[in-house]
Amino acid sequence: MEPYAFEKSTKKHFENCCLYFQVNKSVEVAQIEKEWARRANARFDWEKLKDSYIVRQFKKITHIGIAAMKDESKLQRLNHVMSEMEEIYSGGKVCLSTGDCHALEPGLTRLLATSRDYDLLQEVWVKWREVTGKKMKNLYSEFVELINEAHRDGGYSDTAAAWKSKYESETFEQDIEDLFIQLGPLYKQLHAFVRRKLMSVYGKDKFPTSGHIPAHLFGNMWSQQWNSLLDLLQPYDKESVDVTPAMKEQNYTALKMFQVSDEFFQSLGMLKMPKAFWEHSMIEKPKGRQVQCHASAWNFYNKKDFRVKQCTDVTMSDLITVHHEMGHIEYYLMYKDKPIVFQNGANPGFHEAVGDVLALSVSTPKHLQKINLLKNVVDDKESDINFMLSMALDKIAFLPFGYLMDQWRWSVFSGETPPSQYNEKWWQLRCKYQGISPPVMRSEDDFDPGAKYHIPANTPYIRYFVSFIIQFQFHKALCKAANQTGPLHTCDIYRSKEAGKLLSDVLKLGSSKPWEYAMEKIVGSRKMDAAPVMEYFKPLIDWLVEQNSQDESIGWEDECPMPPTGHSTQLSARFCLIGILTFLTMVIF
Ligand SMILES: C[C@H](N[C@H](C(=O)O)[C@@H]1CCCN1C(=O)[C@@H](N)CC(=O)O)C(=O)N1CCC[C@H]1C(=O)O
Ligand SMILES: [Zn+2]
Repeated sequence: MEPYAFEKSTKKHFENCCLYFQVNKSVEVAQIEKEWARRANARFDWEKLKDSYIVRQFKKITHIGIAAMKDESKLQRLNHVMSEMEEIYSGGKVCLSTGDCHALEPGLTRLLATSRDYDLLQEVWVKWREVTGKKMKNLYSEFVELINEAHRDGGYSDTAAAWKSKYESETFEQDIEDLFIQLGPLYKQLHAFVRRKLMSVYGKDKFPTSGHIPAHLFGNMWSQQWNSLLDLLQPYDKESVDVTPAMKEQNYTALKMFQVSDEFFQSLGMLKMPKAFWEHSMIEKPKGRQVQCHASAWNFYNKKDFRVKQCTDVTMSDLITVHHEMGHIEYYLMYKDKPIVFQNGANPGFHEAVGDVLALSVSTPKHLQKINLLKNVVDDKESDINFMLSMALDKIAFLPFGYLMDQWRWSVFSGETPPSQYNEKWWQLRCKYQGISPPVMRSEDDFDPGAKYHIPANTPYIRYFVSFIIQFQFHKALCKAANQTGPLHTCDIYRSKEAGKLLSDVLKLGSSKPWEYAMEKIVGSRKMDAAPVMEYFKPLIDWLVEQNSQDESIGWEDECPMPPTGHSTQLSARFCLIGILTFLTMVIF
C-alpha cells in the first residue's frame, strides 16, 4: 500500500485488528490511490517533463501496488485472503508430546535455540508446519491468482515484476545471482564445518549420505541463521561472545535493550527516538491478547508516530533485532519531511541494512566490553576466530535462504511453479542452495513456505539478501569515515559523528534519488559488491579451509535425499519408484 494509506489502516492493523476493518478500509484507500494515479496520468504526459525530480514523483504516484485492481470485489477478496493467512500464522500454537503447548515466540523459538534433543526438535519443526503452512495451502494459490491480477491491472506482467521494479535495474536479477555465486564457496566451507560438528553431536547415522544437514538442527525454525549453535561450534575455549547470560545477570529488560540501541544512534549524532515511539511501541508480548509477535517497525506517515512491535526476549539475538527494527525507525525519521512518494528506502535493501550496520559495531567484543556485557576480552587470533564464526553463523548462513525465498515466489508468480508443485519446488531450492533436507517426508499436502512469516504476510524477501551484502559495504565506508584502522571485523563506529553524518545524509534522501546515487554517496561506487563481505570474513575463510582440509565431502548433492522416516507421499513415491525400477533393472540384467 502507498504511504498515506498507512495512516488510516496501519493504526488498527498495528494492533492486529479485526478482519473487517482491514479489508474495508483498504478498499476505500485503494479508491483514493486509484484517483491519484488517474489524475496524474490524465493531466499530461509527465514523462516528457525536464525536471527529473518531478518526473520521479509522478512515476511513483502512478505505481500504486495492488490498489490498481480494477475489480473492487476481487481486491476485497484479496485482502480477506491475506488477512486469513496472517491470522493462521499468528495464531499458530503447537502442543508437544511433553504436554506443553507453545506459540512461536517465545516458546518454540527458545526450544529450537536451546534443545539438543533430535526427536524433540523434529517434533517442533513438523508440528509448526502443520499448524501454519499446511492450513493455508489453498488460500495461497487463490492469493497468487488475485495478486497477479492486481499487478497486471497496474501494468506489470506479474507480481514478481512489480517487486523487482523497486530496484530500478535491468540487471538486478543477474547481479544478485552473481553475488550469490561469488559467496557460494564461503557458505560451503561454513556448511562443511557445521555439518561435521553436528554429526559429532547427533551421530553420523542421523545425516543423509547426500551431504545435506537435517533442517531441524540449526537452532532456528527456518534454518536461516545458526547463531544458537555457537555453544556447540565455538572452536576455542574463551568467554562466549553470546552475551545473553550477561544480559540476564544484569536484569536487562526490553526497554533497556531499546535504550541501548537508541543511545548508539545518538552517539553517531543521528536522530533519537521521539516521545511517541516510547509511548506507542509494543516492545513486550502483551498478556492475554493474541498479537502478531514477528518483530516489525511501523511508519504512520504523520511525521510523529513511529513504532516498533516486538515480543522482545532478553537475548543477544533479540538485541540485534532491536537494532534492526530501530534502523527502520531511524530511516523513517530521516526522510519524514520528504514528499510522501519519496518516503521509502533508496531501495528495499537499504531499509533492511540501516540497523544491521550499527549492529555490526555493537556485536564486536570491543563494543560489548564498552557496554559491560563482556568482561575479559582477549585480543588474540583464537578470540577473533570465535567472534567471526559467530558473525558467519548469522550473516553467511543466511545468504542462500535470503536468496531462495523469492526465487521460489518469483517462480510461483510467473506460473513456472503451479500449485501442484509448490512444496516440491520449495524443497528443490532448499536442498540445492542451502544443503539442508527435510527431517521427515514432505508432500503437496504440506505447504512449508507458509511456515515462514513473510509468505503469508506477503513481504518480499530478496531485500534481506541485498542488505546482507550492502551492509558490509556501508560498514567499510563508515569505518573509514570513523578513522577505524584495524581489520574490518574489529571496527566499531560508536560515537563517530563523521560516520553518522555520512549515513544520515543518504538516509535523508529517502527514495528521491536512484539507489545507485545513494550507494555512491556512501561507498564511492554505484554497484553492490561482495568484496567487503569477503574482506570482513577473510581470516575465518582461511581458518575454515584449513579445518576442512581433511573433509573430502565438502558440499552436497543438488537433489533432496530420502529422509530417514515418515509417511509415503508423492515426493517419496517418486523415490520408491526409482528404487523399484533400479532393483528390477539389476535383477533382469
Ligand atoms: C524481524 C524482521 N521483521 C521485518 C523487518 O523488520 O524487516 C518486519 C516483518 C516484515 C517487514 N517488517 C517490517 O518491519 C517492515 N515494516 C519494515 C519496513 O519495510 O519499513 C525480519 O523479518 N527479518 C530481519 C532479518 C531477516 C528477517 C527475518 O526474520 O526473516
Ligand atoms: Zn527489516
